[in-house]
Amino acid sequence: ISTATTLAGSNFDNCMMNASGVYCMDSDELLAVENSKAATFVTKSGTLQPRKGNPEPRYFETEFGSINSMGLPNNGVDYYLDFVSQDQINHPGKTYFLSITGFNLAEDLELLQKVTDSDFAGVVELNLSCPNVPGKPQTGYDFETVDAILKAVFDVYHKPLGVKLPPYFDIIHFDQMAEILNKYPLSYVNSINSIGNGLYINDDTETVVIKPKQGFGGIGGEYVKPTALANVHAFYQRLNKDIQIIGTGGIQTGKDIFEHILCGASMVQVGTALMVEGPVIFERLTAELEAIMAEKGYSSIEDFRGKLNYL
Ligand SMILES: CC(C)(C)CCc1c(C(=O)O)[nH]c(=O)[nH]c1=O
Repeated sequence: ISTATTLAGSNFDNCMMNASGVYCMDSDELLAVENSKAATFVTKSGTLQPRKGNPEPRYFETEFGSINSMGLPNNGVDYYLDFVSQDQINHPGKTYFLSITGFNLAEDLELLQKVTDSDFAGVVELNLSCPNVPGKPQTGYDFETVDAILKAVFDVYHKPLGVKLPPYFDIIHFDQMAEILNKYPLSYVNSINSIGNGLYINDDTETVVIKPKQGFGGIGGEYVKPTALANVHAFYQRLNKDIQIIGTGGIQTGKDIFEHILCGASMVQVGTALMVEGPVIFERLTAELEAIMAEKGYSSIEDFRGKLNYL
């Protein structure tokens, strides 16, 4: 039995990794994921300059998941490029993911130029949940802007690149986004980012639990699995088959990974549960997924990937 996968032209000896933003802020965290059973890692979304992010508390775990308004704290793209370029030397042939996010198109292109000028030989993940011009929704919900960004990006960048997408909730939005995404030579789409602007309340103190944005924040964990699975499958149904899918959202067990793969995912990313359990989680997840595959008589994830049945 193998949980190996191929994504963005690279082979991975299993199909699981961290989600950007979790266990990927600095070299200690990235090395912890590197030295775990995860197949690879993705960095925290790097920006042109380092960022402190929002005031704390900015992350909170609840019974069914998490809420965060981190505000994009990160060490800057140069830090992550230096780290991964060195890591590639220590692990020749291994493929890593670098997440980036600009605050406008010019910044996205400047970030990609830095990647081009570096020794980075992995896969770029462009975070489209990034903020947009004031008065407009996040980029991932501004379809014309997504189209313009991808056109400009693929005019200048010709190495493996995927996009991290926010969740969509309307079938027409799946149709409209897929129509745009299918125009471009994307290696993959990664669905989903956190469900934006949720609110969690401490009933005893009658207070929100995070400081930024009057307590509003992105929701992750068990709360989001149905939405994550729907987004993975909706894009699997609609995208050219050469655009693969990374499934992110609500993964706590091997069963959750099995469901993401059944919906069409070629790789999965773990966020909230990784934050809770630490990188050792990848040992449990691997064992659980392999047990399910053995029980069902599958020897590889391609035996069941995308093969969700309808009634
Ligand atoms: C929400 C943004 C700050 C615009 C992007 C970074 C990000 C954050 C964050 O750094 O607050 N949290 C998430 O759950 N997803 C993200 O993509």
